[in-house]
Amino acid sequence: MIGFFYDLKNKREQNPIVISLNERSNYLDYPLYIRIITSIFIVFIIFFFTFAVVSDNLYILLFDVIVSLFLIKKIIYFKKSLEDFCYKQFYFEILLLQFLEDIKDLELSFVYQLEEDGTVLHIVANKGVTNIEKHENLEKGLSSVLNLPFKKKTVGNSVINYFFEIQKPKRLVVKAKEKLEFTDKMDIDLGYGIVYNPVRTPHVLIGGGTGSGKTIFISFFLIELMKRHSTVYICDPKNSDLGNLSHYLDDHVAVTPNNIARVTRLAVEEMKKRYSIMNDPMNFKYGSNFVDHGFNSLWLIFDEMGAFQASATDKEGKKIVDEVMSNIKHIILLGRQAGCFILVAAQQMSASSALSTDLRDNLGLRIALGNNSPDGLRMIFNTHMPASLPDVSVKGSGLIYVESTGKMEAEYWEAPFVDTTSFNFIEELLKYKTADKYGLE
Ligand SMILES: Nc1ncnc2c1ncn2[C@@H]1O[C@H](COP(=O)(O)OP(=O)(O)OP(=O)(O)O)[C@@H](O)[C@H]1O
Repeated sequence: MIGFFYDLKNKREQNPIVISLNERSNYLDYPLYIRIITSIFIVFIIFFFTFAVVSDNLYILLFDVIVSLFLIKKIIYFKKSLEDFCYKQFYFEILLLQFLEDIKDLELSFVYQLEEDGTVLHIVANKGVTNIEKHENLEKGLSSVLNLPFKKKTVGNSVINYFFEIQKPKRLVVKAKEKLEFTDKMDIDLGYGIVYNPVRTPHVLIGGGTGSGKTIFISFFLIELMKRHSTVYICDPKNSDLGNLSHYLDDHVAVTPNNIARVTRLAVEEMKKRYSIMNDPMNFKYGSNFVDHGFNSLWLIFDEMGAFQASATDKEGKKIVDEVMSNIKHIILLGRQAGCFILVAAQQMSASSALSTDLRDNLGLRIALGNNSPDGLRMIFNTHMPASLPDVSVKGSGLIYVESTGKMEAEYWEAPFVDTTSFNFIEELLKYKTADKYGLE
């Protein structure tokens, strides 16, 4: 029994912890051992008490009662500490073994590894044995037994990796604030532990069907840009929600093909102007970017790019589309250092889109909101497509991938929650626009 507790202590020091059904007793028998230890104590107290009664001496009896009460308190504490040690320290191991025990005909020698880093529990099932299919689709069962949200699964040559979230990341909640929140920081908090910085990973791609939350997210993003004194141009060929911003952002909003061509041209001209200033020998600083030269960021937000491309029916229309797509290509490939960025949103990314896979891969932040077909997701994430797709029934949820963060796959994310009944987007926009115009901070 002592060996059992000693083994457990040693196991705790292992990371990852390796378990198999072969050693089920190492984990699952702890309640039995705790019962045996407490029973020994209780027998001892009874014996002690009986001795006091038989001795017929009031002082011994009194002494006995005091010692017994003290011992009972100690036993309760000892039992609780042991339970905590075994159950709390090995909570996931015990639940996993109990779960595996219920799977019929599982080989006893099949080895599982558990590793946790405070936010993610990583369970590795080692392949290379018979009946491997029994271990391949355990995400739902494990998620319900461990009571942890399933994050992702990867299947390698010899292992199956299951990842569960230990701490559910927090969704950002957007609230109107009394005080303006102008900032010089380029980092934009997107909630769920994701921070986006356009200087590190320029440009944004958002895909998602109707009602998936694109407009709400773009509106949130626009306010974040206003907080950073950005110059924003908006192209909305469908003249929907964003197009209506022309009442507030004047000629920075374009809905007709000619106007869309005009604003993309303005963005490219500004980018070229910045480069000529930055590369002027008088101003040249090696390795510098737009921030070092005192420029703000410039964003071109292009909603429904697919609709715009499809709108070109005649020769003149096609010429305009070609010019716009060429401007966009310029911004994607050259914009970063000059601080000229683009956000492209589309209901569907089609393979025939002028935004080729190569160009799409240059968009550093990629988001797919709501339900998307596997083909649609592949268009957005390409090689970063996750092996299994999470449930995205929460409004404004989907998948996100930020380039250069070391992560291999897109992951589940909930866009900042905007309570449209209390957060007036237009009011916020005007607050920042007016303050920016009059230099109020
Ligand atoms: N981040 C969010 N926070 C709160 N509610 C959201 C969020 N995202 C989506 N919703 C809810 O979903 C509805 C549809 O969102 P939204 O209008 O942004 O979708 P969309 O993708 O722009 O659709 P469409 O292409 O038809 O305009 C919103 O009115 C809102 O009720």
